[in-house]
Amino acid sequence: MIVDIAELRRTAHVVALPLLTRFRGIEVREALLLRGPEGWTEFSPFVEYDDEEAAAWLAAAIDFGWRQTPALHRDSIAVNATVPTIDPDRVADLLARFPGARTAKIKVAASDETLADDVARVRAVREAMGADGRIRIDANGGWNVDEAEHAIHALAPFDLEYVEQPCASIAELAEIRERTHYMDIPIAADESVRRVDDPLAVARAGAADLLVIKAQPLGGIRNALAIVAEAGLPAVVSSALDTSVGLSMGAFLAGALPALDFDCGLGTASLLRADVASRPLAVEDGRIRVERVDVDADLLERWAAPPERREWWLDRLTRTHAALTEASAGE
Ligand SMILES: O=C(O)CCC(=O)c1ccccc1C(=O)O
Ligand SMILES: [Mg+2]
Repeated sequence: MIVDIAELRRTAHVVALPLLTRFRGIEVREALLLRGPEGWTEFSPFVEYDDEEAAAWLAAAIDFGWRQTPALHRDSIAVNATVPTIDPDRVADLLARFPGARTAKIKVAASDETLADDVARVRAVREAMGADGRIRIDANGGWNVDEAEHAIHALAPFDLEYVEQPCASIAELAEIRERTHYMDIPIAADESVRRVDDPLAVARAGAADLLVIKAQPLGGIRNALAIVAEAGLPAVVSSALDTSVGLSMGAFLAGALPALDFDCGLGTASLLRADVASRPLAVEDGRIRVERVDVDADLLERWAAPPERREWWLDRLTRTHAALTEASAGE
Protein backbone atom coordinates (compact mmCIF):
# COMPACT_ATOMS: atom_id res chain seq x y z
CA MET A 1 0.00 0.00 0.00
CA ILE A 2 1.24 3.48 -0.87
CA VAL A 3 -0.23 6.71 0.43
CA ASP A 4 -0.13 9.95 -1.51
CA ILE A 5 2.94 12.05 -0.69
CA ALA A 6 0.81 15.16 -0.16
CA GLU A 7 -1.14 13.33 2.54
CA LEU A 8 2.07 12.17 4.21
CA ARG A 9 3.63 15.64 4.19
CA ARG A 10 0.46 17.20 5.57
CA THR A 11 0.63 15.15 8.78
CA ALA A 12 4.42 15.12 9.22
CA HIS A 13 6.16 16.33 12.38
CA VAL A 14 9.92 16.16 12.87
CA VAL A 15 11.40 15.85 16.34
CA ALA A 16 14.95 15.78 17.72
CA LEU A 17 15.05 13.91 21.02
CA PRO A 18 18.15 14.11 23.23
CA LEU A 19 19.52 10.74 24.39
CA LEU A 20 20.53 9.92 27.92
CA THR A 21 23.86 8.55 26.76
CA ARG A 22 25.61 8.41 23.44
CA PHE A 23 24.29 5.50 21.33
CA ARG A 24 25.54 4.46 17.87
CA GLY A 25 27.63 7.61 17.94
CA ILE A 26 24.67 9.96 18.24
CA GLU A 27 23.41 12.13 21.07
CA VAL A 28 20.13 13.22 19.51
CA ARG A 29 17.60 10.91 17.85
CA GLU A 30 15.69 12.53 15.01
CA ALA A 31 12.38 11.07 13.85
CA LEU A 32 9.55 11.99 11.52
CA LEU A 33 6.10 11.24 12.89
CA LEU A 34 2.99 10.82 10.77
CA ARG A 35 -0.66 10.48 11.63
CA GLY A 36 -2.64 7.97 9.61
CA PRO A 37 -6.28 6.91 9.94
CA GLU A 38 -5.24 4.11 12.34
CA GLY A 39 -3.07 6.33 14.53
CA TRP A 40 0.39 7.80 14.90
CA THR A 41 3.27 6.17 13.08
CA GLU A 42 7.02 6.75 12.69
CA PHE A 43 9.53 7.07 9.87
CA SER A 44 13.03 7.24 11.33
CA PRO A 45 15.73 5.55 9.26
CA PHE A 46 19.18 6.50 10.54
CA VAL A 47 20.40 9.68 8.85
CA GLU A 48 23.27 7.97 7.01
CA TYR A 49 20.96 5.46 5.24
CA ASP A 50 20.25 6.09 1.55
CA ASP A 51 16.77 6.43 0.07
CA GLU A 52 16.68 2.87 -1.19
CA GLU A 53 17.34 1.50 2.29
CA ALA A 54 14.93 4.01 3.84
CA ALA A 55 12.10 2.82 1.56
CA ALA A 56 11.41 -0.24 3.74
CA TRP A 57 11.14 2.06 6.77
CA LEU A 58 8.54 4.17 4.94
CA ALA A 59 6.58 1.07 3.93
CA ALA A 60 6.54 0.16 7.63
CA ALA A 61 5.34 3.62 8.67
CA ILE A 62 2.49 3.46 6.17
CA ASP A 63 1.58 -0.10 7.16
CA PHE A 64 1.26 0.91 10.83
CA GLY A 65 -0.54 4.22 10.29
CA TRP A 66 -2.87 3.26 7.48
CA ARG A 67 -3.69 -0.43 8.06
CA GLN A 68 -5.08 -2.35 10.97
CA THR A 69 -2.65 -4.26 13.14
CA PRO A 70 -2.75 -8.09 13.02
CA ALA A 71 -4.38 -10.22 15.73
CA LEU A 72 -2.45 -10.36 19.00
CA HIS A 73 -1.20 -13.35 20.99
CA ARG A 74 -0.26 -11.22 24.04
CA ASP A 75 -0.93 -7.69 25.26
CA SER A 76 2.33 -6.89 27.01
CA ILE A 77 5.94 -7.67 26.14
CA ALA A 78 8.81 -8.52 28.46
CA VAL A 79 11.77 -6.33 27.54
CA ASN A 80 15.51 -6.28 28.07
CA ALA A 81 17.57 -3.44 29.44
CA THR A 82 19.80 -2.03 26.70
CA VAL A 83 23.30 -1.21 27.92
CA PRO A 84 25.26 1.11 25.59
CA THR A 85 29.07 1.25 25.68
CA ILE A 86 29.20 3.00 29.06
CA ASP A 87 31.79 2.70 31.80
CA PRO A 88 31.18 -0.04 34.39
CA ASP A 89 30.59 2.50 37.16
CA ARG A 90 27.52 3.78 35.30
CA VAL A 91 25.95 0.35 34.78
CA ALA A 92 23.86 0.23 37.99
CA ASP A 93 22.22 3.62 37.31
CA LEU A 94 21.52 2.64 33.72
CA LEU A 95 19.91 -0.67 34.70
CA ALA A 96 17.71 1.16 37.22
CA ARG A 97 16.02 2.87 34.25
CA PHE A 98 14.60 -0.52 33.20
CA PRO A 99 12.61 -1.45 36.32
CA GLY A 100 11.83 -5.14 36.61
CA ALA A 101 13.82 -6.20 33.55
CA ARG A 102 15.36 -9.65 34.09
CA THR A 103 17.42 -9.48 30.88
CA ALA A 104 20.13 -7.10 29.70
CA LYS A 105 21.63 -6.65 26.26
CA ILE A 106 25.12 -5.20 26.38
CA LYS A 107 26.82 -3.48 23.47
CA VAL A 108 30.34 -4.78 22.86
CA ALA A 109 33.08 -4.58 20.21
CA ALA A 110 32.95 -0.78 19.82
CA SER A 111 35.79 0.45 17.61
CA ASP A 112 37.14 2.80 20.30
CA GLU A 113 37.20 0.14 23.03
CA THR A 114 39.11 -3.03 23.91
CA LEU A 115 38.00 -6.51 24.90
CA ALA A 116 39.02 -5.62 28.47
CA ASP A 117 36.43 -2.80 28.38
CA ASP A 118 33.78 -5.27 27.23
CA VAL A 119 34.70 -7.76 29.93
CA ALA A 120 34.54 -5.05 32.61
CA ARG A 121 31.11 -3.87 31.41
CA VAL A 122 29.67 -7.38 31.19
CA ARG A 123 31.06 -8.19 34.64
CA ALA A 124 29.42 -5.06 36.09
CA VAL A 125 26.07 -6.05 34.57
CA ARG A 126 26.35 -9.61 35.91
CA GLU A 127 27.17 -8.27 39.37
CA ALA A 128 24.23 -5.86 39.28
CA MET A 129 21.72 -8.44 37.97
CA GLY A 130 22.79 -11.46 39.97
CA ALA A 131 22.94 -15.06 38.83
CA ASP A 132 19.29 -15.15 37.68
CA GLY A 133 19.68 -12.25 35.24
CA ARG A 134 19.88 -13.10 31.55
CA ILE A 135 22.72 -11.44 29.70
CA ARG A 136 23.12 -11.19 25.94
CA ILE A 137 25.72 -9.19 24.03
CA ASP A 138 25.50 -7.33 20.69
CA ALA A 139 28.71 -6.76 18.71
CA ASN A 140 27.01 -5.08 15.72
CA GLY A 141 29.34 -7.04 13.42
CA GLY A 142 32.41 -5.46 15.01
CA TRP A 143 34.61 -8.56 15.22
CA ASN A 144 36.30 -10.71 12.61
CA VAL A 145 35.96 -14.46 13.19
CA ASP A 146 39.16 -14.83 15.24
CA GLU A 147 38.34 -11.80 17.39
CA ALA A 148 34.82 -13.10 17.92
CA GLU A 149 36.07 -16.53 18.98
CA HIS A 150 38.49 -14.96 21.45
CA ALA A 151 35.90 -12.51 22.82
CA ILE A 152 33.09 -15.06 23.17
CA HIS A 153 35.49 -17.35 25.01
CA ALA A 154 36.44 -14.48 27.36
CA LEU A 155 32.80 -13.48 27.98
CA ALA A 156 31.27 -16.97 28.23
CA PRO A 157 32.03 -17.28 31.98
CA PHE A 158 29.45 -14.51 32.56
CA ASP A 159 26.82 -16.89 31.15
CA LEU A 160 25.53 -15.54 27.84
CA GLU A 161 21.97 -16.08 26.60
CA TYR A 162 23.13 -15.42 23.04
CA VAL A 163 25.58 -13.37 20.98
CA GLU A 164 24.01 -10.93 18.51
CA GLN A 165 25.77 -10.29 15.19
CA PRO A 166 29.34 -11.06 16.34
CA CYS A 167 30.66 -10.65 12.78
CA ALA A 168 29.46 -8.65 9.80
CA SER A 169 28.83 -11.20 7.03
CA ILE A 170 26.64 -14.29 6.80
CA ALA A 171 29.68 -16.42 5.90
CA GLU A 172 31.49 -15.23 9.05
CA LEU A 173 28.41 -15.88 11.18
CA ALA A 174 28.29 -19.44 9.86
CA GLU A 175 31.97 -19.89 10.68
CA ILE A 176 31.84 -18.45 14.21
CA ARG A 177 28.72 -20.50 14.91
CA GLU A 178 30.64 -23.66 14.07
CA ARG A 179 33.72 -22.64 16.01
CA THR A 180 31.81 -21.80 19.20
CA HIS A 181 29.27 -24.62 18.95
CA TYR A 182 30.97 -26.47 21.82
CA MET A 183 30.23 -23.53 24.17
CA ASP A 184 26.51 -23.89 23.48
CA ILE A 185 25.86 -20.14 23.08
CA PRO A 186 23.29 -19.32 20.37
CA ILE A 187 24.22 -16.86 17.60
CA ALA A 188 21.61 -14.22 16.66
CA ALA A 189 21.48 -12.34 13.35
CA ASP A 190 20.46 -8.67 13.27
CA GLU A 191 22.20 -6.67 10.51
CA SER A 192 22.33 -9.91 8.47
CA VAL A 193 18.51 -9.81 8.43
CA ARG A 194 17.73 -6.09 8.14
CA ARG A 195 20.62 -4.72 6.03
CA VAL A 196 20.86 -7.34 3.26
CA ASP A 197 18.97 -7.84 0.00
CA ASP A 198 17.45 -11.09 1.22
CA PRO A 199 16.41 -11.21 4.91
CA LEU A 200 16.00 -15.01 4.64
CA ALA A 201 19.53 -15.73 3.38
CA VAL A 202 21.03 -16.05 6.86
CA ALA A 203 18.39 -18.58 7.90
CA ARG A 204 18.79 -20.52 4.67
CA ALA A 205 22.57 -20.62 5.19
CA GLY A 206 22.06 -22.06 8.67
CA ALA A 207 24.26 -19.23 9.95
CA ALA A 208 22.14 -18.21 12.97
CA ASP A 209 20.12 -19.81 15.76
CA LEU A 210 17.67 -16.93 16.06
CA LEU A 211 16.69 -13.72 14.29
CA VAL A 212 16.54 -10.19 15.69
CA ILE A 213 13.72 -8.41 13.88
CA LYS A 214 12.96 -4.72 13.75
CA ALA A 215 9.62 -3.56 12.34
CA GLN A 216 10.79 -0.46 10.46
CA PRO A 217 13.76 -1.79 8.44
CA LEU A 218 11.87 -5.01 7.63
CA GLY A 219 9.06 -3.08 5.92
CA GLY A 220 6.53 -3.27 8.73
CA ILE A 221 4.71 -5.68 10.99
CA ARG A 222 3.17 -7.87 8.26
CA ASN A 223 6.41 -8.23 6.36
CA ALA A 224 8.41 -9.03 9.47
CA LEU A 225 5.86 -11.70 10.51
CA ALA A 226 6.15 -13.29 7.06
CA ILE A 227 9.95 -13.31 7.30
CA VAL A 228 9.88 -15.06 10.69
CA ALA A 229 7.33 -17.62 9.47
CA GLU A 230 9.42 -18.44 6.43
CA ALA A 231 12.75 -18.47 8.29
CA GLY A 232 11.47 -21.04 10.77
CA LEU A 233 13.76 -19.69 13.51
CA PRO A 234 12.92 -18.19 16.91
CA ALA A 235 12.75 -14.39 16.84
CA VAL A 236 13.30 -11.52 19.21
CA VAL A 237 11.88 -8.08 18.41
CA SER A 238 14.06 -5.04 18.90
CA SER A 239 13.74 -1.31 18.38
CA ALA A 240 15.73 1.03 16.20
CA LEU A 241 15.97 3.44 19.12
CA ASP A 242 12.57 4.76 18.10
CA THR A 243 10.30 7.23 19.86
CA SER A 244 7.40 5.69 21.78
CA VAL A 245 5.46 5.69 18.49
CA GLY A 246 7.98 3.45 16.73
CA LEU A 247 8.22 1.34 19.87
CA SER A 248 4.46 0.77 19.70
CA MET A 249 4.94 -0.58 16.16
CA GLY A 250 7.53 -3.00 17.56
CA ALA A 251 5.22 -3.91 20.43
CA PHE A 252 2.44 -4.88 18.00
CA LEU A 253 4.94 -6.98 16.03
CA ALA A 254 6.05 -8.76 19.21
CA GLY A 255 2.43 -9.16 20.26
CA ALA A 256 1.50 -10.78 16.94
CA LEU A 257 4.34 -13.33 16.83
CA PRO A 258 2.93 -16.82 17.32
CA ALA A 259 5.89 -17.76 19.55
CA LEU A 260 8.00 -15.40 21.64
CA ASP A 261 10.59 -16.97 23.93
CA PHE A 262 12.97 -14.03 24.37
CA ASP A 263 12.66 -10.68 26.10
CA CYS A 264 12.55 -7.95 23.47
CA GLY A 265 14.74 -4.89 22.88
CA LEU A 266 11.75 -2.57 23.13
CA GLY A 267 12.54 -0.85 26.41
CA THR A 268 14.61 1.82 24.72
CA ALA A 269 12.31 4.71 25.66
CA SER A 270 14.46 4.52 28.81
CA LEU A 271 17.45 5.72 26.77
CA LEU A 272 15.66 8.90 25.67
CA ARG A 273 15.79 12.08 27.70
CA ALA A 274 12.56 13.23 26.05
CA ASP A 275 9.70 11.55 24.19
CA VAL A 276 6.65 12.55 22.14
CA ALA A 277 3.97 11.01 24.35
CA SER A 278 2.95 12.17 27.80
CA ARG A 279 2.29 8.47 28.51
CA PRO A 280 5.36 6.97 26.80
CA LEU A 281 5.84 3.23 26.22
CA ALA A 282 7.95 2.99 29.34
CA VAL A 283 9.18 -0.13 31.10
CA GLU A 284 6.99 -1.17 34.04
CA ASP A 285 7.56 -4.47 35.86
CA GLY A 286 9.98 -5.40 33.10
CA ARG A 287 7.34 -5.07 30.37
CA ILE A 288 5.82 -2.61 27.92
CA ARG A 289 2.19 -2.51 26.84
CA VAL A 290 1.01 -3.44 23.35
CA GLU A 291 -0.97 -0.34 22.47
CA ARG A 292 -0.91 2.69 20.24
CA VAL A 293 0.45 5.82 21.86
CA ASP A 294 -1.05 9.25 21.80
CA VAL A 295 1.34 11.96 20.73
CA ASP A 296 1.22 15.14 22.74
CA ALA A 297 1.04 18.39 20.74
CA ASP A 298 3.03 20.26 23.39
CA LEU A 299 5.82 17.70 23.26
CA LEU A 300 5.91 17.85 19.45
CA GLU A 301 6.43 21.56 19.72
CA ARG A 302 8.91 21.40 22.58
CA TRP A 303 11.10 18.84 20.82
CA ALA A 304 10.55 20.03 17.25
CA ALA A 305 13.69 19.70 15.12
CA PRO A 306 15.33 22.94 13.92
CA PRO A 307 13.83 24.26 10.63
CA GLU A 308 16.75 23.07 8.46
CA ARG A 309 16.49 19.55 9.91
CA ARG A 310 12.72 19.56 9.37
CA GLU A 311 13.29 20.48 5.71
CA TRP A 312 15.91 17.74 5.40
CA TRP A 313 13.45 15.12 6.71
CA LEU A 314 10.60 16.34 4.51
CA ASP A 315 12.88 16.20 1.45
CA ARG A 316 13.94 12.72 2.51
CA LEU A 317 10.31 11.70 2.92
CA THR A 318 9.53 12.87 -0.62
CA ARG A 319 12.59 11.14 -2.14
CA THR A 320 11.97 7.94 -0.21
CA HIS A 321 8.33 7.97 -1.25
CA ALA A 322 9.47 8.15 -4.89
CA ALA A 323 11.90 5.25 -4.30
CA LEU A 324 9.15 3.19 -2.66
CA THR A 325 6.70 3.95 -5.47
CA GLU A 326 9.30 2.88 -8.03
CA ALA A 327 10.14 -0.31 -6.13
CA SER A 328 6.49 -1.35 -5.85
CA ALA A 329 5.92 -0.64 -9.55
CA GLY A 330 8.70 -3.10 -10.33
CA GLU A 331 7.10 -5.87 -8.30
O1 LIG B 1 17.82 -4.45 21.15
C1 LIG B 1 17.91 -3.58 22.02
O2 LIG B 1 18.08 -3.84 23.22
C2 LIG B 1 17.79 -2.13 21.67
C3 LIG B 1 17.95 -1.74 20.24
C4 LIG B 1 19.33 -1.80 19.68
O3 LIG B 1 20.21 -2.40 20.26
C5 LIG B 1 19.62 -1.08 18.44
C6 LIG B 1 19.10 0.20 18.31
C7 LIG B 1 19.37 0.96 17.20
C8 LIG B 1 20.15 0.44 16.20
C9 LIG B 1 20.67 -0.86 16.29
C10 LIG B 1 20.39 -1.63 17.41
C11 LIG B 1 20.90 -3.04 17.41
O4 LIG B 1 20.24 -3.97 17.88
O5 LIG B 1 21.96 -3.29 16.86
MG1 LIG C 1 21.79 -5.50 17.06
